[in-house]
Amino acid sequence: MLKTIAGYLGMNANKVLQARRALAFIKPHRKTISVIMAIMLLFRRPGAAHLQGGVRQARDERRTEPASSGRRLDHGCRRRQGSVERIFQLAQLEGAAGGQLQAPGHDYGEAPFPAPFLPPRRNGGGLMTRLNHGINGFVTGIWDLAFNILPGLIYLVISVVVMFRLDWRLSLLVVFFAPLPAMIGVAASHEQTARESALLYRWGVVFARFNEVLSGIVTVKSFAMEEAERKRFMGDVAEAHGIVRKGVVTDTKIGAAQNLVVMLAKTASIGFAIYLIQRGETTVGTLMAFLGYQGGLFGPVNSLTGVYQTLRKASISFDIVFSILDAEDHLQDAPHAAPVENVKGEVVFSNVSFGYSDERRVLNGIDLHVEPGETIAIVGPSGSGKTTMISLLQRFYDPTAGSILIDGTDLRGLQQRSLRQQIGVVLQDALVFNDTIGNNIAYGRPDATLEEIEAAARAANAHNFVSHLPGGYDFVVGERGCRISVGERQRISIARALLKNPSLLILLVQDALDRLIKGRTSFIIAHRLSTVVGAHKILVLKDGQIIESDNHDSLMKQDGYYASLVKCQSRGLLMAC
Ligand SMILES: Nc1ncnc2c1ncn2[C@@H]1O[C@H](COP(=O)(O)OP(=O)(O)OP(=O)(O)O)[C@@H](O)[C@H]1O
Repeated sequence: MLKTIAGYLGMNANKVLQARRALAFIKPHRKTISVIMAIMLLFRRPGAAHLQGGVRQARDERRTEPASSGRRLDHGCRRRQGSVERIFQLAQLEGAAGGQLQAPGHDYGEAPFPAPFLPPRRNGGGLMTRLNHGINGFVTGIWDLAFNILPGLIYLVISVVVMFRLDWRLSLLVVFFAPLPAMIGVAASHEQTARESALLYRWGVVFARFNEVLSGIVTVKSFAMEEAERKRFMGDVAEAHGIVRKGVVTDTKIGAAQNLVVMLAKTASIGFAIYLIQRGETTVGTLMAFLGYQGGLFGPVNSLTGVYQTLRKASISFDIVFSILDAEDHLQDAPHAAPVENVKGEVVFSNVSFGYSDERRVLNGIDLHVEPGETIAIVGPSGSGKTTMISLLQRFYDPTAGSILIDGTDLRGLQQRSLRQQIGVVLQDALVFNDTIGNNIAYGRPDATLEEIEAAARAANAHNFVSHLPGGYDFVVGERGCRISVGERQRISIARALLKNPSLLILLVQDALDRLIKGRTSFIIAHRLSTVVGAHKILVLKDGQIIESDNHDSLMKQDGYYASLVKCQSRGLLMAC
């Protein structure tokens, strides 16, 4: 049935599939929706009863009252129905359908986020704009589908029946005009859909840049680029507004054409009615009543046309929402993936190769054996593949060739979520949320007690500064931790990693805390020599290959690339050489 309807609406197989997936979101709420639809129909019943009363009144009293009172009642019903719709829309449907899309526990929501320290493929601001718009359009589409089509059809039928009961000849004339506004609306919907798409793309671009500028405001200010960015933003917004303005003009023309048809229908029916009155075949009262109910025909026709247009726009939202959900879904757990428990910490890279695209390999034949509790430092020039190795270890990507094993099990046979629960990550640019220090430390373990949080903070040398802050662990750090220093942010992220008590540790920091790495298999990408010297093994990566691998003393004795790095900068940063 869906296919047949879709065929009439000019939708292809992909759109049908999307519609099916969209309907799956409202399926769990079908009972609530049915109840609300019944309530809405109930609210409108007085209007329908009034229609019949109006017919009698017109015939018996031959007065002009019903038209205006019909409009009054209809307005009252609309108001009541509007409030029911609104309450439901706000309280239920947005929360349900939108919430389902956003809920982390939902199938689609479980998709992994992109690797945190790899450049994301899409800018967050643009993505959020598209997603937000997509979900709104999605909910509006589902809303229209559920609540406007059926009532629209019912009131269309009622209006036609009432009009034919008033005068079948006048009705035939009006019915001739009735499809015209709908045809105009359908013809216009193609341009409206294209416009919606263009507008969405534009806003995506605007907010992607806006997001970048806001998060990099220090760089913008230090290069005195505020004015240039402001101009750029205003230019982009003006471009988007240009599309909106053009759209308003087009929509106004379309509305005017539809109104013209309604006016023509009215004029034609008045002319024809005057002719019939002169011949004594109808009355003035019938004509007045008829004109009132004529609106009851064109109203539903217009609203059904509106539904069609909304659905076409919603199909763009479906495109956006599903493309985002599907894009995030690329690394699924294998059907029989095992949970990761009691990790000892043995890590093996076996002939691992990887490339972000087919054209270029970033890692080539990496072999590595790490015993539980060992500390591995990875050094090498910028772009040599250090971060990529770490991303593969967290299974943000799968190797193109070879395999990575933890305690003898291939990562592809493990549940991703439980794998990441065993891995603690401390980044150079630590991410803290606009929340209390306590909540930030407990991020990976929301069930942690205050005592545990404090113990972790003490171990990370954070307790001292936290206790001097107003409110201590209840101090809110501001957006991206703007109310505390970079070093303090890093201490919080170290405390967070300690509280999680992971079996594997990944550190991308200047200094690795001995307390943190002790007894854990640790991977360090550090730019400071002092951090690297104590490692059990130092991997030297160059052009995606391990060219040297040993401890500091042995590598120095070999007098190879690592030794040249150290000599080049015995006191400074390794990567500067
Ligand atoms: N998401 C990505 N998509 C495409 N290419 C990428 C992506 N991330 C990294 N690369 C490329 O892969 C190569 C290795 O990058 P990687 O980040 O692993 O290097 P790195 O050794 O950690 O560098 P650095 O020390 O500068 O952080 C680089 O040439 C980089 O341009």
